[in-house]
Amino acid sequence: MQHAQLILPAPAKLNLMLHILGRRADGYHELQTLFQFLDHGDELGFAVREDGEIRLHTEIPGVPHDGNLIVRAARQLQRQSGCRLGADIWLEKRLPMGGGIGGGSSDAATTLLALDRLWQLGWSEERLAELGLALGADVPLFVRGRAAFAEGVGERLQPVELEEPWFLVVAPQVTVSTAEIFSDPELTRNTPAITVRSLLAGGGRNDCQPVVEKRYAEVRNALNWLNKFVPARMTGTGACVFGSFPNRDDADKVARQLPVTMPGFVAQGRNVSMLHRRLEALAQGVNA
Ligand SMILES: C[C@](O)(CO)[C@H](O)COP(=O)(O)OP(=O)(O)OC[C@H]1O[C@@H](n2ccc(N)nc2=O)[C@H](O)[C@@H]1O
Ligand SMILES: Nc1ncnc2c1ncn2[C@@H]1O[C@H](COP(=O)(O)OP(=O)(O)OP(=O)(O)O)[C@@H](O)[C@H]1O
Repeated sequence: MQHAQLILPAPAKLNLMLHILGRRADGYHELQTLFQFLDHGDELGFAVREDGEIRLHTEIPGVPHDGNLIVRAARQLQRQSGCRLGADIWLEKRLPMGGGIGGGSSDAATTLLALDRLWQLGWSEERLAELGLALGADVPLFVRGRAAFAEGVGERLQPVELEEPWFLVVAPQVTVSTAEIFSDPELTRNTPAITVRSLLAGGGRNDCQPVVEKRYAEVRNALNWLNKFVPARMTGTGACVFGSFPNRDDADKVARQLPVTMPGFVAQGRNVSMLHRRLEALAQGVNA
C-alpha cells in the first residue's frame, strides 16, 4: 500500500428494505430497494504501471486473482477504453464477504473511478456505471455514490435524501450465496410495486429474509439477539443484519454486549458515499 499513488475507500451499503416484484426471462429478479451507504468499508491503493499489467497484490482466500472483481473491473475498463497503461492495486479488506453489504461491488466501483482518474480517461459516471452493471447488480450504485431508491434489477436509481442514523451491523459467521437465495422456490416474487413517496413515509421489509432465516440458524440468532434492543432487519440476501439508533453512544452500548460468536460494527448511514466525498476533496485540491 505504501507505493500507492492514490488511496480510496470502498464503503459498505445497506438495503434498508428489499421487495421482489417478479422474475425476468433471463432469471434475474425485478426488485425495489432502498440503498444507503455506511461510513465503514474497505480501502484500496492504486499505482499506474507502464507495461499494461493489472496486478492485485493482496490475496483474498477463496477468490482467484483473475476472478477478483477488482481485477475484472480494471481489465474491462482497460479493454473498453483501449488504454495501454496497467495498474498495481492493494486492498485492505475490512468488510465481511457474502454479507449483503456489497464489499465486492464496492471494490469494483472504487477501481473503476480510481483508474478512470489515474489513466486520465475522462469517462462519465454514467458510462462507468453501465460498464459496472456487467460486473454486478450493485456496482452502478457505488459508482454513482448517492443513496437511492433502486428498481429494475437494481440499476435504475433515483437519488433520495434519508435520515442518517447510526447502525449496528451484526455479521453472522456464515456466507450466504445470493444466487442460492434467488433460486429458492419459497422466495416470494409477487410484492406489489410501491412508490418511493409511500416508502419514505415508512414501512417496507426484506422479502429475502424469511428464506435466509429458514436456511441459516446463525442469521436467525442474530436477528433474535438484535431484536431485543431495536427492530432488526437483514440487508440484501444476508448474512448481515442491522438495527438503527439515533446516536453513536446508543449503538456502541449495544455493540459492547455482542456475544463473541457474533462480530459486528457501528457505522453511520450516509447519503453521499465516502468515496465521492474523497474524490470531491481531491478535485478541490484538499489533501484530507
Ligand atoms: C440483492 C442485492 O444484494 C441487493 O443489493 C443485489 O442486487 C445483489 O447483487 P450482487 O451480489 O452483486 O449480485 P450479482 O452478482 O449481480 O448476481 C448474483 C446472482 O443473484 C441473482 N440475482 C441478482 C440480482 C437480481 N436483481 N436478481 C437476481 O436474480 C442471480 O442469480 C445472479 O446470478
Ligand atoms: N474484491 C472482492 N471482495 C469480496 N468478494 C469478492 C471480491 N471479488 C470477488 N468476490 C467474490 O464475490 C462474492 C460476493 O462478495 P461480496 O462481499 O460482494 O458479497 P455481498 O456483500 O453479499 O454482496 P451483495 O450485497 O452485492 O450481494 C464473494 O464470496 C467472493 O467469492
